[in-house]
Amino acid sequence: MTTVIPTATDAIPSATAGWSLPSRTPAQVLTAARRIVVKVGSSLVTNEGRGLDESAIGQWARQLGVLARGGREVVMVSSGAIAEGMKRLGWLSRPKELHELQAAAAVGQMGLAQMWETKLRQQGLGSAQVLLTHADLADRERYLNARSTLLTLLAHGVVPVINENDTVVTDEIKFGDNDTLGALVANLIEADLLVILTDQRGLYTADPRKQPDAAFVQVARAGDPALEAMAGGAGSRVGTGGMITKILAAKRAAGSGASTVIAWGREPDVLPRLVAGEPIGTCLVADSTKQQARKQWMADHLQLRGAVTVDAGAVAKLLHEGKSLLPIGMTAVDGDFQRGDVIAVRAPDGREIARGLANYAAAEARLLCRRPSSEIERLLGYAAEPEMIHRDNLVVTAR
Ligand SMILES: Nc1ncnc2c1ncn2[C@@H]1O[C@H](COP(=O)(O)OP(=O)(O)O)[C@@H](O)[C@H]1O
Ligand SMILES: N[C@@H](CCC(=O)OP(=O)(O)O)C(=O)O
Repeated sequence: MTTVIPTATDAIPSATAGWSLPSRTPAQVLTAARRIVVKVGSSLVTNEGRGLDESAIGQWARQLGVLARGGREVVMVSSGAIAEGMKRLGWLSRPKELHELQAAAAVGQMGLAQMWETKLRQQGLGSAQVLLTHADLADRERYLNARSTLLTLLAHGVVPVINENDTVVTDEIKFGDNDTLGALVANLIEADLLVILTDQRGLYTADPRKQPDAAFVQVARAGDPALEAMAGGAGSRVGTGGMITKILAAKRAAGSGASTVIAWGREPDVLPRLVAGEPIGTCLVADSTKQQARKQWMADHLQLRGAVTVDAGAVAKLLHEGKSLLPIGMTAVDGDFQRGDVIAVRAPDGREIARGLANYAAAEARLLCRRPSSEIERLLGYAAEPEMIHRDNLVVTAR
């Protein structure tokens, strides 16, 4: 193993270095994390391109097992398909042509998925391969479908192992790096924490490969612009994004209330120690909580595509019990919205009480008014979800 852990200067106080401290401490954020996305980079997964690092993958799988048995939901975003594919194809340098990169990814992904499956199974964990493209998350309907699938896997105790669907993406739709993909997945499933495991201890005030005396950043506010100036590009032969994509991923994850830790992937027991509250690596704390972030997101969607009116019973369930909106409580549907659009929920007197993402289009919702969820399949010919708006996708706007 050639990874060098730089002996950079110890952490320096943020006040003197120009970045601000967050309102919550890393320990508070880490111990409260229930749903966690862990991203591990190509250089670690493939031992800097030498081939899948079986023992390292085994170690992370073991740690995921500890987290899962402790009641945490875990999602793995694993890079390494292209690096492993190159190794299997005997290519010594990274090809420039997109179709060659895609071919390498197709070859490498086989081994990557197989290795994760084997190692997670040894921990008694089921696993599922999920390959995503940007288009899957940009399209509202596919976004909701991807979300439902991932949440269903988590509900069944299965660990989704995610990578970009490299073989079908084109330049325009590429996430480009799995740090961004990790953040988008954190947004998608409203994770509490994104852990980015890499070949450095975390963020330094400059790339430690170039400036060995750079200082270590222990904690900062996710999205603080001062961080972007410190972060450089990839350091290893096989990594793609470098530190800048990790900093931007933390900013993006914070958009849905998830904090981010950037840590060395070979730190012993890094994951269990983190969730026990130990401040390992760089902790980039999100300013707002998940609920605040969701509210903000809904508030930003000023253009409501429609509305449903609900009866007094449903008003009480939404306002006082934090429940989902079921079709049986709906009395009328206005507008022409699609699945995934933000719609208003109105009380019988017409007052808006909540907003949320519709699971069914307006035409379907009209058929579902006052009907029990058990009839959805008979009425529509299929059933996406039993709720019209799931409580996770709903914010109360009036009390
Ligand atoms: N400010 C910085 N602090 C730490 N690492 C940095 C910084 N700027 C650039 N880097 C580089 O980013 C690299 C990690 O990113 P990358 O090579 O893409 O890894 P991964 O495969 O884990 O995503 C480090 O090896 C380091 O050389
Ligand atoms: N989807 C690509 C990963 C690209 C990538 O972001 O790599 P890295 O910067 O090492 O996380 C692969 O599996 O090779």
